[in-house]
Amino acid sequence: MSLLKIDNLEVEVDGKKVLNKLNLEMGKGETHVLLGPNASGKSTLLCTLLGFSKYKIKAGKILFKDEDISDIEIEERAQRGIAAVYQNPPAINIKLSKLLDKIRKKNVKIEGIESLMQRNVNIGFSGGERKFSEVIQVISLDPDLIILDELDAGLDVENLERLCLLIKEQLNDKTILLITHRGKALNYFKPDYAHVMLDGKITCSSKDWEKIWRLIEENGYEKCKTCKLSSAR
Ligand SMILES: Nc1ncnc2c1ncn2[C@@H]1O[C@H](COP(=O)(O)OP(=O)(O)OP(=O)(O)O)[C@@H](O)[C@H]1O
Repeated sequence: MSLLKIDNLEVEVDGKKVLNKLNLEMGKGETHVLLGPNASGKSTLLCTLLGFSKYKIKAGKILFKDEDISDIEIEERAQRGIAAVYQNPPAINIKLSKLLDKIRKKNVKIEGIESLMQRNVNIGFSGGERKFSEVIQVISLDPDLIILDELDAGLDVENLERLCLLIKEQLNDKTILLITHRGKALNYFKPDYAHVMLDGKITCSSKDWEKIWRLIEENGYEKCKTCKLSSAR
């Protein structure tokens, strides 16, 4: 059963068409990775799924749990179970511990970040601290679909491993869309499907994420335009 189904989605941002006839289907409990060059539209897809008003759906639809959420407000989408770890999360004038008290549906404790709990969210946090703060919020929200936007950016090797293992342990049964430019996180997540996005649409999807990643590392994204690896679900 699919949790998320995106059909022929076309999205404009400030008058510019960024997503163009994009299709994506994610089954419940699956992990998918979205790969693609800079400016291909990955973050635009994330913002569209979350429901930011600037991202205007011009055609197509987004089905979540079999319901069309294309016209639903951002807060309602979060209520229905969509959450994200952002690449550049905003600073918020509230202590992390207080924020967790407000949103908590599920208890989670991460060793070694106790001092962060007493600080205002993302104010003066290091890149790594920000990621841990974001992930603890997402786990606390207990969503069904989690989008991890460049989870690995700004994390050292040990903290990337710590964070990936924490997500695997706490969000094991969830549906995860991982957006990344690096291979390291893929080894921890071992996605069920890999997708390549070029010019606002998904041009290649395969279960063989290792092969897709190897081809991208060897040839860059140019080769993806003519690659025959793609297989329909
Ligand atoms: N508000 C905006 N106005 C005009 N163009 C925009 C706007 N927001 C995004 N774009 C354009 O949409 C395209 C896709 O941007 P997006 O951030 O989604 O790419 P991305 O794949 O996430 O890139 P990266 O890997 O560099 O993070 C880019 O060309 C970007 O300049």
